[in-house]
Amino acid sequence: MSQEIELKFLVHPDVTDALRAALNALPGDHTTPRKLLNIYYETPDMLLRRHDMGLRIRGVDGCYEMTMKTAGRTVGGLHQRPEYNVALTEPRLALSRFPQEMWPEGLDAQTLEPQLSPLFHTDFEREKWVVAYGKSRIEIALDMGEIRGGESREPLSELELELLDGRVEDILALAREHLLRDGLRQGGLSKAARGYNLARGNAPGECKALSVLELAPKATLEQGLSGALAQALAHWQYHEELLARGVPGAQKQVAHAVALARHILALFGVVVPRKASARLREQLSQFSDALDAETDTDALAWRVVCGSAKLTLIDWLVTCGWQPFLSEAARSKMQGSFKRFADTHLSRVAAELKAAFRQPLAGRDIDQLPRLERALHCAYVLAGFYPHDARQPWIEGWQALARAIDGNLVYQIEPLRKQALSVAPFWRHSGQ
Ligand SMILES: O=P(O)(O)OP(=O)(O)OP(=O)(O)O
Repeated sequence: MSQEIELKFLVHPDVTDALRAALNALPGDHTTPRKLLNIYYETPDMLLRRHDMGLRIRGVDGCYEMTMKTAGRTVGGLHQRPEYNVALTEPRLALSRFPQEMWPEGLDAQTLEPQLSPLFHTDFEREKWVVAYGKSRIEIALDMGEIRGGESREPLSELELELLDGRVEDILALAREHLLRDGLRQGGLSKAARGYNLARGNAPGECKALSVLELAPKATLEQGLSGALAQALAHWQYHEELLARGVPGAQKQVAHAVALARHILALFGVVVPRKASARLREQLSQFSDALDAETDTDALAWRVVCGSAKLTLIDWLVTCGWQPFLSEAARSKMQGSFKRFADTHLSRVAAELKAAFRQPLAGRDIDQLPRLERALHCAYVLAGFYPHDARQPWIEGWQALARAIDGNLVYQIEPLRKQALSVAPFWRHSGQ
């Protein structure tokens, strides 16, 4: 078993040549393009997909390899997955050759193999560079070709940076310093995931609302910070794919994700010094301004201002960029209970809301929206320790008011304001 750590970008056709020139300028070994033919297999009831596994046979220059990628983790466009590779003499499945430990409960080679048939193909030319960067060796692949599933096909044009050995931060730095440009955007989906979508008819996903962060009861403050930022990033990445496909409402959700990330940094600012996140906050705010100003929103996902802010956030998250800035006292707070922090801060959020919405809103209701959205974002991060039914009336009350203000539903604002204020706190607080 090996662990694949890979950063993926989608490449706009307009920038392929410039990108290739940038890659050729890096010191390292270059391999001319080779044709890779890949067949992905699945059962009629999508058993592998349901286990978050992907099975393929790859043919290159008359040699064959069978690969299973198993469930992993994706942070933004950074994928980390265990994978199992077996060399084959012919393009025929031989699942029994995978190690026994690979199979999750309920799946085994003997019963699975007869149920499998090809579902989609990825055929592409791969041009490769291997570079030494920082303390790492990184393989960069430029893949140009297509994905075919059923009657459908779509072009494939990707840049992948894979860590051969070394540190994740070197991949991120290499991408940021030498490759990132207008026309590259991070890819949140593996080729297999795109193939499955294509085989299912390729309808774009639907926009989703931000949800409450759920963490283990014993989570530390640091786990709270990481979990919250990972959630913001996942929301951003998911809706960026939709934005690039022109799905209405996606831009608003990307804006929510970026605002959430900024609000998380402010919320944890009582422990993490501001200078630790100065660069990240600056980039998030530049992207947020670009989101507000841009009319061609589909193109925005391809702009460097987007990629750069997201890469900085991924970097900060995966390298725990706050740690070098923590005092001893802050370090020990970070290992303290997130639940206690959540209770204290829910009380603060509620007090702010009470102060801001104590009086009927006169005229410029919209001015209160950013404050209300910030409070809601904090509640999404902090409320997950309480059962859904306990927290929802409070959250939904303020959500309804936010919607009314946003939609300028003037006759609904006053009753909703009163309603939101009237809901009792659901968290443990000093007044209870
Ligand atoms: O060559 P790999 O293993 O990186 O696989 P791929 O065909 O590029 O697909 P993925 O999107 O899973 O990296």
